[in-house]
Amino acid sequence: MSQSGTQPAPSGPSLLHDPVFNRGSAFSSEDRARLGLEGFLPPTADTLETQVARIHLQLSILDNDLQKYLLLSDLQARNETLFYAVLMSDPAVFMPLVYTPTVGEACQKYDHVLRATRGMYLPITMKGRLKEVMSHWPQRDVRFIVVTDGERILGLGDLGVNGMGIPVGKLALYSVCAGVPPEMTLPITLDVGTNNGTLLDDPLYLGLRQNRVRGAEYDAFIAEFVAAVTELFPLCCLQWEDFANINAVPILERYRDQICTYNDDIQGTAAVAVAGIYGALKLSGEKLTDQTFLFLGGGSAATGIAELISQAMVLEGATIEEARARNWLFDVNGLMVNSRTDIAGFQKPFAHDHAPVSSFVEAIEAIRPTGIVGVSTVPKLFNQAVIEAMATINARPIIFPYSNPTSRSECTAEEAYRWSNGQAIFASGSPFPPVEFGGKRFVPGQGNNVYIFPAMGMAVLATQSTRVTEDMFIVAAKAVAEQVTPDDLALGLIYPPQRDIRKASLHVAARIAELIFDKGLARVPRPADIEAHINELAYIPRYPTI
Ligand SMILES: NC(=O)C1=CN([C@@H]2O[C@H](COP(=O)(O)OP(=O)(O)OC[C@H]3O[C@@H](n4cnc5c(N)ncnc54)[C@H](OP(=O)(O)O)[C@@H]3O)[C@@H](O)[C@H]2O)C=CC1
Ligand SMILES: CC(=O)C(=O)O
Ligand SMILES: [Mg+2]
Repeated sequence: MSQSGTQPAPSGPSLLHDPVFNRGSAFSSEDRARLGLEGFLPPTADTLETQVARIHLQLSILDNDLQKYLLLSDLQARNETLFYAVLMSDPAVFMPLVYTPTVGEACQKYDHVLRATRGMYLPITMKGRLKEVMSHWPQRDVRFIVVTDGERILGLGDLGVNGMGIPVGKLALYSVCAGVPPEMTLPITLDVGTNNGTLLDDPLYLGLRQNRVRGAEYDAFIAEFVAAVTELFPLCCLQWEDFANINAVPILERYRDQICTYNDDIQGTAAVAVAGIYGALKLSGEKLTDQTFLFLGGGSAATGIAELISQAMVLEGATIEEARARNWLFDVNGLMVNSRTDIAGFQKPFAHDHAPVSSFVEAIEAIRPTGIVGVSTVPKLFNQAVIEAMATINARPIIFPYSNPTSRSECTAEEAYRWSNGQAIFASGSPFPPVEFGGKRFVPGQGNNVYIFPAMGMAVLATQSTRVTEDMFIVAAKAVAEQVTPDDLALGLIYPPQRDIRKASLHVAARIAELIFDKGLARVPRPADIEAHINELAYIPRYPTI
């Protein structure tokens, strides 16, 4: 068990195997004498800073990112304080290792590279016993659960229980980016089987060896899980992550008005996209209500973004019908037009009257969007013809290939800048390095819900909010965008720089918290200074007193 925050600290050498209390070489000589550790450690006592420098060195001699991921994962299992100190020493360097893109490769190989386990695995074979099993978790005050059933892990598809890397990585970023105390977080994977034949045939696969359970039995399992969470952890916010849209959409609809919950792929992604659009409009000088968006993909992320853009347009004077009419979806079967018979209920608001169009470039020529958003899971579909078409129609085309990980990105930053002759306003789901083009340096932004979910978490923690509402995501989007400086914009950067993500997230958290208090959703009194209150709550990696 790797998270033991409510347990009394062990003593003697077993302390060195408790990730919460372990300080490794940083135990002072006095503490070593007091705690029965003399003789178990090399004689010189380190500082946390020296330990961080040692991990930097260890990482620098590894030549591939999966190895670095594993080193950091082992560190998290051994010494949590040092793990967070390392990640927070340079978030821009470490986020791509514990999160997208590397976490994608780690999930694909999770059963092969497994070391210490983390979080809870709840197979459907435990149906009827979920509360009892979850009550074994040692922490009583769990405030955030990120839960997946592994069916749509990034753009990599059904990875079964191997998807656990996602809840683990997202929750680490709650702490790194917005200071949510790690002991309040719990990653969970629900195992309802997998339809991934390669995994089912792999002797090393660790999940249930059966196809996915669907329908009433699945829904009952989810209902039992939600009931267990609310009974065991009454202040917990439940974040649904990387479910396939057939489950993600109805689960959110079922629970959003009942408990404190949200779906990051639908709502968090929507907020980061709207933030990016606000940033882009600062560059182009245009109005939101004059924009038209064409999405490649018509799933959870596309419909979530399209709806929040529509809500944001309504705030600027459009009717909801006018706003939705400016958001178009294009999926495997072409442009979503009303005459199609395969359109799901959640896609209907964005299916419009138009003749069928089967090529994306032709759809661009017909719709004349000001921005395209790639949430298709398919790499390279923003090809040269697509980018050139956008650059012909728009002086500053918005190009957002949002699919993760990098191997699924609809285009690279370099391609977008080159094919648009430097006109593109670009952001991608996974990070790309700066690009030199036409004598200019462009710094691509990362349009990723990591700018939203940690901040949402801190806002909920600071207020004990009863709900997560749609307007909280609009406020979050504005709070991200308002931090983009003229210097950032001059580089083409439409999100706050990642090196400053903690500062940015705490600001976003304060803005969301204000709204929570204004709307009467908080369960704690309103502090005089919300930003200061949030800063006081924010976790800082320091060795706990023993
Ligand atoms: N940047 C960020 O912060 C985030 C990025 N994402 C990324 O977005 C992607 C999609 O996620 P999500 O919406 O939840 O997944 P979904 O599975 O719900 O949606 C994918 C959509 O893409 C469509 N699609 C598949 N192949 C093609 C194709 N060749 N051409 C056009 N459309 C296609 C699918 O159609 P059909 O269903 O008919 O197959 C479906 O509508 C993932 O890669 C994910 O990593 C998601 C959340 C956050
Ligand atoms: C970022 C994210 O949530 C996804 O790609 O699914
Ligand atoms: Mg996700």
